[in-house]
Amino acid sequence: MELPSPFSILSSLIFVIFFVSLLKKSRRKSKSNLPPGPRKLPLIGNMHQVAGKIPHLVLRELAQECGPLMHLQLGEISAIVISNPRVAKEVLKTNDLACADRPELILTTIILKNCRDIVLALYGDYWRQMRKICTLELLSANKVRSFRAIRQDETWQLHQSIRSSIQSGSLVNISDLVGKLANAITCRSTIGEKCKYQDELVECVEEIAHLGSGFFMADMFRSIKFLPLITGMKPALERIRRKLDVIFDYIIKEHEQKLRNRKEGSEVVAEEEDLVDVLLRINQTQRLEFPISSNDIQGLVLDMFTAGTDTSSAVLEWTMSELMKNPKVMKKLQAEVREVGNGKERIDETDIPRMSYLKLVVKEALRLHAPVPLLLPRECRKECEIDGYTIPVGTKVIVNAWAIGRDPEYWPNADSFIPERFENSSVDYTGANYEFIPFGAGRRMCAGISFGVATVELPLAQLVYSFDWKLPNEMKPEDLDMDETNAATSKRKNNLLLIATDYPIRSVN
Ligand code: HEM
Repeated sequence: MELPSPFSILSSLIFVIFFVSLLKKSRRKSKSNLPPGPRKLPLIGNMHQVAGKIPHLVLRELAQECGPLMHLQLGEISAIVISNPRVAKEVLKTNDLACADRPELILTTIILKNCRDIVLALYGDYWRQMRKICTLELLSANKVRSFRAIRQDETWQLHQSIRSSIQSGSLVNISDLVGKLANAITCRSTIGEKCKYQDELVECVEEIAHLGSGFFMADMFRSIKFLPLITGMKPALERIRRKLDVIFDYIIKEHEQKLRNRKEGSEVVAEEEDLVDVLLRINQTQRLEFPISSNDIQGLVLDMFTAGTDTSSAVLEWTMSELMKNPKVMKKLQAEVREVGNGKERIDETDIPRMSYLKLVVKEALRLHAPVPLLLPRECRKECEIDGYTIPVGTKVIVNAWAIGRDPEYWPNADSFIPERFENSSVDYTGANYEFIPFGAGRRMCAGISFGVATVELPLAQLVYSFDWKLPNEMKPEDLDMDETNAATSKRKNNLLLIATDYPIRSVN
């Protein structure tokens, strides 16, 4: 009798393993009770419906057909998408703990290879410790207040740039200016007054924000190990990683030197401490369960930049766009700010609490233009029941905060910019009202709300206080485009270019 060759034994074995795993998969499938979703193609699932499109827009369209809780297969990633406040509450409140992880991305594995952060960290003891440090120290109300002088100074520099545009007769590029403002405020608050690598760091952060959307092919087929290489994602991320090593080596050494130079026992002046100083001090003076290494400081600083700059500048950009489209709202806002400012040259942050309409305007802009339209993705760490469906461990959870903010069942005239809708209403963005979640909700909600809102309110007040604004080329308000970029942060596709004129500031009383 002829014995089978090793090759035929091996191929039979592979066939058996393949068959058994298919059988297992189909058994698992037949038991699964996943929500409905659009029809899936073999292998790619629903990727063709999302690829190349603006995710929050296309996901809302799909949800209109499939329902507020739908299942998508994005290559190898099984995901659920939540598109209304009722289901959002089930995820972010009832099942908050079960859905508190973040999915691992190619970006995380390369950029955060040697360090830990908060934004993308898995739920666990380290994340809990760092979140506590954020709440009590880094991003506490006191710490945010201590950066007031930085915000006022940068707002005044913004004012000066606009004045020089007026003098040279050129258009004001609002998009560009508010981007620079948010970067400068974050840079000075986080790593200090003068950092010789500021521009390089901002560049790296922009690339990271782009590659971190999670909608890249390499992230959807994690088992194909060579994909990140042939798509160019891995080399791009490794290049950024190398640049960051040089930048952070300099930043940390400079801060450690500053800490050593401080006289022992001398009191810490909050206004003089940037966030890296705070982290080094905490590490030195408190007995932390998980000491923060200088590598971890990289992760945290990157968080502040990626989470805090584009988001705040996007709110400013969209708010100014909406004000240009809604001249009556602009007039009402200017009247309020000019009354409170009452003839002085600069708006002070202490004036802001008296500007109640300004606060409504910012809220309305956040409702219509959630800067992180799909929040940050979560991942199911424990099987859970949502809206009667069983969501398995490992499922990616996407909450369409943008669609929720425009849900016509909850918001009359949902697509119109009407700040008055928030007047005498207790609805707020602090995570208790699931129809309005631009900062998310639950355990993983934004840790920098006060920082973000402070970065928006003062510059906005100064912009509408000192200047009157017009669209260029006799453009009518209704003709201003509101097209968006295809990125994790929703920004204008086209820069907002405006004509500014000096407003003759005078005392109202
Ligand atoms: C208007 C500006 C901002 C908006 C709209 C915003 C929005 C968000 C959103 C939607 C999330 C994810 C929430 C979730 O997954 O449920 C988030 C997370 C986060 N944000 Fe913000 N953010 C802003 C400004 C900032 C600033 C200025 C900082 C810090 C300087 C910051 C720090 C963080 C951190 C650390 C997280 C991660 C929280 C965690 O995973 O535990 N954010 N932000």
